[in-house]
Amino acid sequence: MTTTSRPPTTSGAWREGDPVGSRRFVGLGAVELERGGVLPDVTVAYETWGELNAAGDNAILVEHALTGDAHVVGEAGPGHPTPGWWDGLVGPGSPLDTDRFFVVASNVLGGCQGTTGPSSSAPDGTAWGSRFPFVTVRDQVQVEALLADRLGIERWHLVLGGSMGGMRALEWAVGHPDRVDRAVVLASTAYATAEQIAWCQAQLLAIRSDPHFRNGDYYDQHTGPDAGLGIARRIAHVTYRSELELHERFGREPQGSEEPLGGRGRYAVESYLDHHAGKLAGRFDANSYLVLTEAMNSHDVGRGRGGVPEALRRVRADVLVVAVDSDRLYPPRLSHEIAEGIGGASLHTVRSDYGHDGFLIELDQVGAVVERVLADPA
Ligand SMILES: CC(=O)SCCNC(=O)CCNC(=O)[C@H](O)C(C)(C)COP(=O)(O)OP(=O)(O)OC[C@H]1O[C@@H](n2cnc3c(N)ncnc32)[C@H](O)[C@@H]1OP(=O)(O)O
Ligand SMILES: N[C@@H](CCO)C(=O)O
Repeated sequence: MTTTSRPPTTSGAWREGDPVGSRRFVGLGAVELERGGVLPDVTVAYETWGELNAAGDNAILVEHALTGDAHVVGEAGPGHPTPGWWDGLVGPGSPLDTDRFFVVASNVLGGCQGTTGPSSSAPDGTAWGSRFPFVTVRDQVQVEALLADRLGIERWHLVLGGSMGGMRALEWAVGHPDRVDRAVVLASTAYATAEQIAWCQAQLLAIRSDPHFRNGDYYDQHTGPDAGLGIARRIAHVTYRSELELHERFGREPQGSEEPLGGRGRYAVESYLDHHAGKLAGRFDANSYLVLTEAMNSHDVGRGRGGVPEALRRVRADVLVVAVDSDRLYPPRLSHEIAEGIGGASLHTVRSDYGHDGFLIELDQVGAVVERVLADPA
């Protein structure tokens, strides 16, 4: 059985603005795409915390990374709250203080957690699958701008995100300079590099080579391309961590009583990657993984704008660029390039042994820089 989630994006099971769990949904109508074509009936799933003030000037947009979603923090209250991916960062008295700010997070266009993506229903009532169009980071930001319009937010007090979320935060600052007062771009880049595209190629091929992929039209099948998605996650996950962390954590240890030396058993690090592969296949749609990966590959703030330096000169927001010192996927030089290209931008380096995932793990350091940015008048 495929584990692909089928969000209620066009099923009619939701009413605009009404919460479904912690999510709300908004229908944005047809959206024209940068590379051509129109996506009819785009739905966006989002969550909010805090209240928009009367002046409408306290809104903060949190941008998730590749496999994240709108669920930035778990629900408060009794029961078994579903954890969020940046728990501790949003709430009363937290760095993104909901006593002061209206915090918004939405699932990205092409995703699989409620916003229109390849697993959503096309107008003919069947899943888009292979027919889902190519979308870019700019398309994703355009959809977020439409969401902001619908929420009555003219300008963001702050837009922040890491990795793919940092791409969108930067694209907001470049593409909508009059709508962003501050931006924090973590562990990200102004353009996808050759090496990032190269790592992504292996991941795209892993999914497309899975016999259960069926050119992307697998939703009515018993089994989806979970194996291919798992291989993609294994490749990606190694790039998200550091060599030192993997060495110190796993070394050459076998997994439990398994015998990796000729007995077909696994090393502990292999078991760890198997675990992350299975976990992602259980919560993420392979087609969304492809669409979002290709969107990340499309990322280049300079495209059609006279190049990256020219594009960065458009930014009017106060920008803090945050590098993770051990990040080998988005190495600090890429953060330096952004900071140098934006007049007056600041640069901060997070100290972490974890590599790229440091922007998700080093919450104290990330929280401190966010507090610093919010303390500064724009
Ligand atoms: C609520 C949610 O699901 S969040 C959903 C949204 N997800 C996202 O936004 C993606 C962002 N998150 C991530 O990418 C990752 O979860 C991260 C970066 C936060 C994980 O970082 P860390 O906290 O360092 O987790 P780490 O990489 O150490 O993995 C821990 C897991 O590996 C497992 N593990 C550790 N060693 C081994 C081993 N030898 N064999 C098998 N499994 C192992 C642990 O049991 C643990 O399992 P669990 O997560 O199911 O409890
Ligand atoms: N671990 C993160 C890394 C991507 O930047 C994710 O899965 O979204």
